[in-house]
Amino acid sequence: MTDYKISAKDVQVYYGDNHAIKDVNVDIEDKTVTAFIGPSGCGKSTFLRCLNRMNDTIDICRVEGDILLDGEDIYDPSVDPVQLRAKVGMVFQKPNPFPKSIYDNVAYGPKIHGLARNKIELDEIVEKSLRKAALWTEAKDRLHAPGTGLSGGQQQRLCIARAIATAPEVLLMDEPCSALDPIATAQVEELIDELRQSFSVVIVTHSMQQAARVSQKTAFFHLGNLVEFDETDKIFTNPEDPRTESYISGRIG
Ligand SMILES: Nc1ncnc2c1ncn2[C@@H]1O[C@H](COP(=O)(O)OP(=O)(O)OP(=O)(O)O)[C@@H](O)[C@H]1O
Repeated sequence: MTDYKISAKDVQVYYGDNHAIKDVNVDIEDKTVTAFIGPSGCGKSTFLRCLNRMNDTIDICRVEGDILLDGEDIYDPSVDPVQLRAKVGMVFQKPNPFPKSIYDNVAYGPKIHGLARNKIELDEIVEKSLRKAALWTEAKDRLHAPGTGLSGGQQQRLCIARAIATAPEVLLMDEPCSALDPIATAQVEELIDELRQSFSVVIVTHSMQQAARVSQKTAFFHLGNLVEFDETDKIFTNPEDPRTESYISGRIG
């Protein structure tokens, strides 16, 4: 067993000839929020997608190196990517609820993964997930209304409820607040802080203020390289690398 939830070792990612991620090594801690920051195109989302094999769905994408979840290689042929994505959930930039009811959006994962033995258990999972996602009060009287009828911020919290309904060990978030207004953003940020009591969260963000507010660890990427990875406070107040310093002070990016 390792002490880390996820360990990435010598990871390379190619899109055809484009070497998008170069030799990245990083250890992600349990019950911690880790932020990935860096200029547009530096590979943050590409690397995030390696952590639950979402890049498998992109034909020209090739991933090399090792990514271990609790010491087990997630790219081992014996690993079922669908099972993996229940353990390593993902929330995307644009809220993307299924065209189903609020209830069914959240119940879908637990149903296909057999996490509830009966309707009562399923109801409990749905309620617990909506409560954890801070959506229960707003949704409890309209559980059978379409998820797409919610506001943008509510839809994003529904997507978070859907992701946590399968009891993940890690939650990946790819710019989860970029389509949200400041109030909805503050709600999601508060939620992220609560979620880390239960599991580790990895968030890609363009907002350095957001990274500083929500994360304990920050990784700075530049041109496909992981330039610096450290305590968030250290990255923002006393970075080691001049490229990090330039980015956080607004000189590159
Ligand atoms: N689906 C794809 N097919 C081909 N190339 C891709 C794909 N996704 C990303 N890339 C390339 O990989 C590199 C890294 O892109 P990526 O989206 O990971 O960066 P990013 O740091 O997340 O950028 P942004 O902040 O703009 O979202 C870029 O050169 C990009 O063009």
